[in-house]
Amino acid sequence: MKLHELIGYLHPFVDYKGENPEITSIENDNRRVTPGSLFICIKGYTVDGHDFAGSAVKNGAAAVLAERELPVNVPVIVVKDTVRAMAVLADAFFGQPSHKLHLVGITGTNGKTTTSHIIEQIFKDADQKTGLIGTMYTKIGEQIFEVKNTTPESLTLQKTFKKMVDEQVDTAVMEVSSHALVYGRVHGTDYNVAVFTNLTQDHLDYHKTMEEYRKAKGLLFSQLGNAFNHEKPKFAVLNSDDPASDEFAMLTTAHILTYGIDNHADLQAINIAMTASGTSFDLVSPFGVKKVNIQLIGKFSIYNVLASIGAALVSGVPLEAIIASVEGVKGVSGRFEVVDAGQDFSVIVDYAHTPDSLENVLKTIQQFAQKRVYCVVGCGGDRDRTKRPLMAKIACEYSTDAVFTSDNPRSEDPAVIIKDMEEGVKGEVYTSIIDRKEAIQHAIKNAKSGDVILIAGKGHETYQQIGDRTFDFDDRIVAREAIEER
Ligand SMILES: CC(=O)N[C@H]1[C@@H](OP(=O)(O)OP(=O)(O)OC[C@H]2O[C@@H](n3ccc(=O)[nH]c3=O)[C@H](O)[C@@H]2O)O[C@H](CO)[C@@H](O)[C@@H]1O[C@H](C)C(=O)N[C@@H](C)C(=O)N[C@H](CCC(=O)O)C(=O)O
Ligand SMILES: Nc1ncnc2c1ncn2[C@@H]1O[C@H](COP(=O)(O)OP(=O)(O)OP(=O)(O)O)[C@@H](O)[C@H]1O
Ligand SMILES: N[C@H](CCC[C@H](N)C(=O)O)C(=O)O
Ligand SMILES: [Mg+2]
Repeated sequence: MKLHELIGYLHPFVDYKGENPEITSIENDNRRVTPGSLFICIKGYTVDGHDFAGSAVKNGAAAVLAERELPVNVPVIVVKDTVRAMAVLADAFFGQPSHKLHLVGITGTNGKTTTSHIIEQIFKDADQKTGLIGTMYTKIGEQIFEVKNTTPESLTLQKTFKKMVDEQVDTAVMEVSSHALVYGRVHGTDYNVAVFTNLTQDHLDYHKTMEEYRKAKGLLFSQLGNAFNHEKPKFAVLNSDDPASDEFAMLTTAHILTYGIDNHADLQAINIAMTASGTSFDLVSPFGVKKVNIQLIGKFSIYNVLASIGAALVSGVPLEAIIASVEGVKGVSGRFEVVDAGQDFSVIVDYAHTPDSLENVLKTIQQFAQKRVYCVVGCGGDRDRTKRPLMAKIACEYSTDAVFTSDNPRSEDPAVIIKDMEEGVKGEVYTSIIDRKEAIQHAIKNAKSGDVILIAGKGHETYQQIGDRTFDFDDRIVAREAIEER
């Protein structure tokens, strides 16, 4: 695409009439620039991309998009906000790929990864080629690509959509983090369905208040657009048991489908029966009442399944087929994953890293635990500090043996993180062991027949970040080895 055509997509007041080279790619990292690239300078949290413009030009950049004039010998187009402009250009350069996919976006504090995988399974079973973007990876069909963020920045995102279109993906499902919504990473993305899981405390280091956090999540719904697109109708799938849903309903002109357990909803689970190996419920739906037997446990799992049923239903998948698919779902890696090495006690690895998710998981365990419940848990460094005492309190309240340890301490002192946790449990009995491996070994050494050990916080993660180093660490492997050593 020629530079003039590309710039034509920007704000009409951006006045550029200079050279008109062919733009072969758009990059915001000088190290990825190749001859003919347009280099976009982004002021980041760590460094300022404007400082890399010279190097980008050396690598062959044909033009630079920046927030100020720069001393380089290729055209520099100046805009007020390069992050915003990047979303517009990425969408245009890759041919508006999100419009060519059936796209489901999921936001909420907990359950996004789980729900996205259940939805992916439903569409796969409906013989569609699927794409998935989220915390664990990006997936196109069965191909897996590593990711850094749950929701990538606009350039990577649109490039990924384009790849999905090229590979004939029918439906793509993606997690939309609150950070992404605030940073405009999904600006211009044309969703067909926006799903809300729930809103509870997390990320207050970034959003400061729950109100700001709620507003961030609401952006997914307000950005569903105001036009009634009768050929490609838009849908919001909302949790009727979460008070934030009323506000999100107001923010969108899309058709709304609600799901819930406690409050009346279009899709409501009633007569719930839970065992240690699964859950059954009656699904009240616009198409009558249907019996559903899932292999997942916990009330939170029912919410994830209901949200998934909703997203698939408004996408045109028949209800009977949807139910057959969700009944086949075995679970998602690192979410309530059982480690079974033949031991006579249960070990569960789960990604609960927020107060609400920890409480849900421990309450679920309480429903079938007959003896002691160990809870090995830590809190991530460089993240919301205010959730630390709350998570510690929940660990003590809903388990018999709380073991506080490190999660990913990142740049923080692990001992200080544990101190922050301990602030929430003054006068209670707990054990603190900084080394996560030792903490897991401690629980496993002490467990007796019939006990349950929950290892929370890192789920599918295969690493531990301490300082600026990343070590191999997988709760499931560490637990298995400790069991075998017993
Ligand atoms: C705070 C934050 O969101 N940071 C994101 C941001 O990084 P940054 O601002 O530090 O970027 P930077 O390193 O300063 O670079 C600025 C610019 O210079 C460029 N650069 C940089 C170095 C260089 O040598 N050359 C160069 O050109 C970079 O490409 C970039 O364009 O831009 C990066 C690239 O898009 C992101 O990967 C990074 O996410 C970091 C890893 C992060 O931890 N983000 C968290 C807070 C986050 O976004 N989490 C959410 C939610 C998680 C959940 O609850 O599920 C998520 O969606 O992941
Ligand atoms: N609907 C839910 N409500 C509350 N807690 C949930 C729900 N679903 C899952 N959880 C708990 O939250 C943990 C994380 O789930 P999941 O990875 O699906 O969430 P996420 O929203 O993708 O998280 P992240 O923001 O870190 O990517 C699970 O391991 C489980 O403990
Ligand atoms: N997406 C979440 C994941 C947290 C996982 C936990 N293991 C941690 O490192 O804090 C975050 O970045 O806050
Ligand atoms: Mg996730």
